[in-house]
Amino acid sequence: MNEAEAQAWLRDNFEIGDRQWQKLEQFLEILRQEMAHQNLISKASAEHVWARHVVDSAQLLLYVPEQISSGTWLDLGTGAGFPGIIIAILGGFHVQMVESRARRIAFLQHVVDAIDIGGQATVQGSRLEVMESFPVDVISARAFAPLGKLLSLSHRFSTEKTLWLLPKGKNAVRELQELSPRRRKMFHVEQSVTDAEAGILVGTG
Ligand SMILES: C[S@@+](CC[C@H](N)C(=O)[O-])C[C@H]1O[C@@H](n2cnc3c(N)ncnc32)[C@H](O)[C@@H]1O
Repeated sequence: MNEAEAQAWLRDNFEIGDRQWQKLEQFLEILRQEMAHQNLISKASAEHVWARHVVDSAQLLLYVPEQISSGTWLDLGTGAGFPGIIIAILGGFHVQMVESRARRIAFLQHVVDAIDIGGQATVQGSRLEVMESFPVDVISARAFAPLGKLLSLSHRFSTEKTLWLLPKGKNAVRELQELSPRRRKMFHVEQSVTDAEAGILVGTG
């Protein structure tokens, strides 16, 4: 998928208003500028940011059932803003973005303020381990931690209805197989639209 195809894919799959599109572009411009000061995404992927990061994040919304499409979403290790910022712009959720590194926290807060998404997104600037538990509708984590560790750290935010959306790249199936049978049966694997070899673990519980 090239950059033009990525933008076309977004327009085909979501109803994106002018204001939302503007926010996406503003966010990417702030990200590009910040890349001079901190290493937020790889230099190679920066040239394909719509395909490698925006579509890769936005596709998670395709797995959200209608009935929870305006709930609370916890994004673990949001880093450069993926998927948290994209979900906040395109989805109807309130997104809590957890990030522990000070410069990334400042970057995320600047993005939230600059593109005016404070009503849809909050930056939780701390380690996940020290956050108080609260129940959420959706948990996402992209390049955050190996699956077993990820679940151990975050299951206290889940209920039996929580939807898990975990882009796991080429390791999706292997990481799933390493889970205990009880946890394994929570998930199935969906193919990523940005990379046929990459999997997204979609689960409930
Ligand atoms: C590899 S980056 C991925 C960033 C983003 N999700 C993406 O896909 O581009 C992982 C991020 O998780 C953050 N992180 C790692 N462990 C954390 C923890 N225990 N609590 C909060 N944030 C954490 C790191 O600071 C880093 O920004």
